[in-house]
Amino acid sequence: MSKPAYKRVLLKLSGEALMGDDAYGINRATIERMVADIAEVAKSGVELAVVIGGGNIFRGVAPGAQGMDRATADYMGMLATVMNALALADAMRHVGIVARVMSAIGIEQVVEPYVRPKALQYLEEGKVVIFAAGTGNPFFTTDTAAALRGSEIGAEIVLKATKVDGVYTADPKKDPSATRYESINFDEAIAKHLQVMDATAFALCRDQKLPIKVFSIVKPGALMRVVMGEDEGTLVHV
Ligand SMILES: Nc1ncnc2c1ncn2[C@@H]1O[C@H](COP(=O)(O)OP(=O)(O)O)[C@@H](O)[C@H]1O
Ligand SMILES: O=c1ccn([C@@H]2O[C@H](COP(=O)(O)OP(=O)(O)O)[C@@H](O)[C@H]2O)c(=O)[nH]1
Repeated sequence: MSKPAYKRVLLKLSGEALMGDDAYGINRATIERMVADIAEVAKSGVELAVVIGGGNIFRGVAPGAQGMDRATADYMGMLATVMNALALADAMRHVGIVARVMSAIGIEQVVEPYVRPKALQYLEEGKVVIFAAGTGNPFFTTDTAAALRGSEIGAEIVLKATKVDGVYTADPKKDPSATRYESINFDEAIAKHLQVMDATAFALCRDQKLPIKVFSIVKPGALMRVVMGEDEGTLVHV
């Protein structure tokens, strides 16, 4: 059997993807399917850290947050990612994966705080580390948290699992004539305002020379193909 292309990766899981076809919240079948994909990767020996989003529960820029102080709404968004992280860790436990949740904001009775050396230790022990609460700061996104934690743990690549199967010339949900890039460099992605990730996340990855692979979370087997270095999704590179 061929070997994985990476030793350590940072997987960004969209919060919204956890909804499946539901209107909000966590869809059981969806989370189980995602965890089955993750289990395959974990068993291949790749060290895996996960940043989970929160858009399925709360988004700081959502209509429900209208009129709210932005920072307050963002803290609610970060707390939503903690709920998703707990659900994800629990679903992992069911299939025999040992996972540890680490939070960027202090809520010690619920999850342990993020401490970088501890996270590195868990990864070396073969545990999956789930980073919750984004960067711990309002006005940021979990994509930026993925870029930040990916850089901190020395991941070779950020794998962004999302609703679309790559980076397109325009938002494919709005423009059906948009075409997918096989690869694109950071400067071009930023200059063209491609919204698949926010500019802060792109810029941090660019400066750290940390490539990003954007691929579909709903396509069966896509995560494993990405990890094996096969042709899948879009590579964003320096
Ligand atoms: N140029 C683009 N290429 C691909 N997707 C894009 C592009 N511009 C906007 N998008 C949209 O970005 C979305 C992914 O970003 P985001 O909503 O932050 O997802 P996530 O919940 O995975 O973090 C896609 O569902 C897609 O509709
Ligand atoms: O470092 C962070 C990460 C997240 N958030 C808040 O948490 C919400 C959920 O995160 P995100 O939208 O990135 O999740 P996803 O798109 O993956 O579902 C965001 O809208 C923000 O309100 C934040 O304030 N700081």
